[in-house]
Amino acid sequence: MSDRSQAIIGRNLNLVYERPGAEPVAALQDVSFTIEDGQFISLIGPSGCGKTTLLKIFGDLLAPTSGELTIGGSAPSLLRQRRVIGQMFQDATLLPWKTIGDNIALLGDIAGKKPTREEVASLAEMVGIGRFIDSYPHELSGGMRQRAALARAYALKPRILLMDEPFGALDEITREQMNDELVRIWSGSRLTVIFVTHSIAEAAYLSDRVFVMAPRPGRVVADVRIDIPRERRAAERFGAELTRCAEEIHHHLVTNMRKPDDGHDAD
Ligand SMILES: Nc1ncnc2c1ncn2[C@@H]1O[C@H](COP(=O)(O)OP(=O)(O)OP(=O)(O)O)[C@@H](O)[C@H]1O
Repeated sequence: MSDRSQAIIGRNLNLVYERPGAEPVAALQDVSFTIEDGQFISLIGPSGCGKTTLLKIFGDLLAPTSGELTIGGSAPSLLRQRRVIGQMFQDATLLPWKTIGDNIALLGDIAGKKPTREEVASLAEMVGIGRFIDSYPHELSGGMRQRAALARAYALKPRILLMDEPFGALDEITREQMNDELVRIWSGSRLTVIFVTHSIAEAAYLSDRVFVMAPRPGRVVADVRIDIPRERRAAERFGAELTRCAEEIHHHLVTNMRKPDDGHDAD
């Protein structure tokens, strides 16, 4: 398998959660896609539509009940062993007793890709927190902690980055700044990114493609292509083209929100 070719193919992915004494939950039903190497994909949809479940399948934290996911022709478990999948969550989950520099180095250390002091410094610079390398997490704002989490994920030198609402807890302006930072950093590396968000504007601004998902059963109802040149500037966020894409995403979300006879209560 070439390290350069990491197309992700999902074929008829189904995932059913079984719980004793409870109705099985069809968290994902017949989800199929091909994601080209280096694409930025967002998953958007209402609560309970299976976004996190799908992300966990990408990260080999869950196996589908049926169907198959391959990354560059291999099962995700192999990729996980090779440590080419990085992850970032809504909470930065930094270790409070370690400095920012040591936190950035942490996963690389564990994965046997121990970054040098210079590499850590350069990662911290890359995400704009070079001055805080010897600070502790409590000394940083939420946005800066997420920058450290991004640097920590990059220290693994991943080919695929899984991001579960990484900026969901930030205020709107900080979130926009983080979006711009992510675009800048991602443009220099072109990893494949799978990004879960509840924000239509964020999904449109960041992505090559937006998978719109709907619940009960969880499924992908639209694959919206954002065919706008990658050199997107912050000022274009509210421009006509991105607004049109946002409207298309919104349309798919609203029309697939709920079927009248779905027989389930809201979450
Ligand atoms: N461990 C579990 N056991 C049983 N049901 C689960 C489990 N995890 C998730 N579910 C159910 O599966 C469905 C999909 O959940 P999932 O967390 O993937 O959705 P989501 O789109 O990420 O939601 P949110 O936006 O709220 O995070 C939901 O109905 C949820 O209640």
